[in-house]
Amino acid sequence: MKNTPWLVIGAGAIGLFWACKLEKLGNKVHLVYRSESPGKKITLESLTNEDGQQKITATKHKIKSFAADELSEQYDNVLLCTKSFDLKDAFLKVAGHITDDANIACLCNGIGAQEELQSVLSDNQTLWAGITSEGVLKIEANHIKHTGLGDTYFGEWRPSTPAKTFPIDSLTVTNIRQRMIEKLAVNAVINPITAIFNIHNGDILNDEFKPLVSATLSELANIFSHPKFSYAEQSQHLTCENLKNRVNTIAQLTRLNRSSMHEDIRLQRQTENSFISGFLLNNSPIDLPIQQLLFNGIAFPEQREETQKKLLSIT
Ligand SMILES: NC(=O)C1=CN([C@@H]2O[C@H](COP(=O)(O)OP(=O)(O)OC[C@H]3O[C@@H](n4cnc5c(N)ncnc54)[C@H](OP(=O)(O)O)[C@@H]3O)[C@@H](O)[C@H]2O)C=CC1
Ligand SMILES: CC(C)(CO)C(=O)C(=O)O
Repeated sequence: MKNTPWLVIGAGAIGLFWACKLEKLGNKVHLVYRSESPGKKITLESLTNEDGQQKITATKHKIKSFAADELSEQYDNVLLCTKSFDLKDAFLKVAGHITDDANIACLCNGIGAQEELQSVLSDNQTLWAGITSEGVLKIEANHIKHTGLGDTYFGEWRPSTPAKTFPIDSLTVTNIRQRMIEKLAVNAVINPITAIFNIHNGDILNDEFKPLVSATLSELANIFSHPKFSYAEQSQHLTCENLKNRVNTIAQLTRLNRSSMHEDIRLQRQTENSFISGFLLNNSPIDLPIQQLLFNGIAFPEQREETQKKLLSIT
């Protein structure tokens, strides 16, 4: 592989964070923005864990930013950091600048956009699906804050033999689909409930929401154990108890945060609903009345009040 710069696409919270991180790892990085240029220097307020104490340090990173039509080089390593609904189009805007054997990685929530992206790649390009539990907030066009320490993993979307290694070796996993379905399960509970009821993540643990959360988890456990579910091989371990532990832990750890879907609804932005609840509804071999209500509560704002009542009447 040639030593060309990494191309990071999307100057949102995660894109800026990864542009800085890749630069810190010693790589040359070019960043593609859509509406607002972050300029030449990005400030990263990072969170580190030293001797059990979390510390914040601000660093400045020189990164070259481009609009897609300003690119002139060819790239071997690409990291797409858009929301799932923008993924394929964002790639297509720069596709002419990506080499025929490039590593193309993406880091978006939900499932479905990865296959859309795979469908426009050439046979020798490798798609690396990624997930991250880092928390990052964009404060200004050129300023981000690391709000939660987490992990990031990449795995081949279509596993090859012998298995390939991601350009950053330590981030490679062989079971990315399992990790993605685990993350999707958490997002399918916390995101729509917090967005529909306008509450912080920790509030879903309150007594008022216990019957709803419990019914949502049990419906999810039914899909995940169903032999005809398209991810059955990767989801058998997600029993009701296992899901409850995962959701409770994340809700507790992020109790004062707003979920990304809650924030999208609050700011009247497009949500990733179709790639979270929508993915489950489209791929489930059984009816999912609760997930359908959650999907509708997000997709149809005019039904939200009615949906809230229905969801709270679940026993
Ligand atoms: N932030 C976080 O802490 C976490 C985020 N995630 C996931 O990571 C993904 C990215 O999240 P986040 O960074 O917060 O989202 P943002 O909305 O902050 O950033 C997405 C960026 O992608 C840009 N974009 C969209 N289309 C294009 C395009 N064609 N060319 C160039 N840029 C484009 C958008 O540009 P524009 O400014 O024009 O809209 C926007 O700046 C999401 O799927 C999210 O769910 C996962 C875990 C944590
Ligand atoms: C884990 C969680 C729920 C944290 O807010 C998240 O991934 C999101 O908001 O999309």
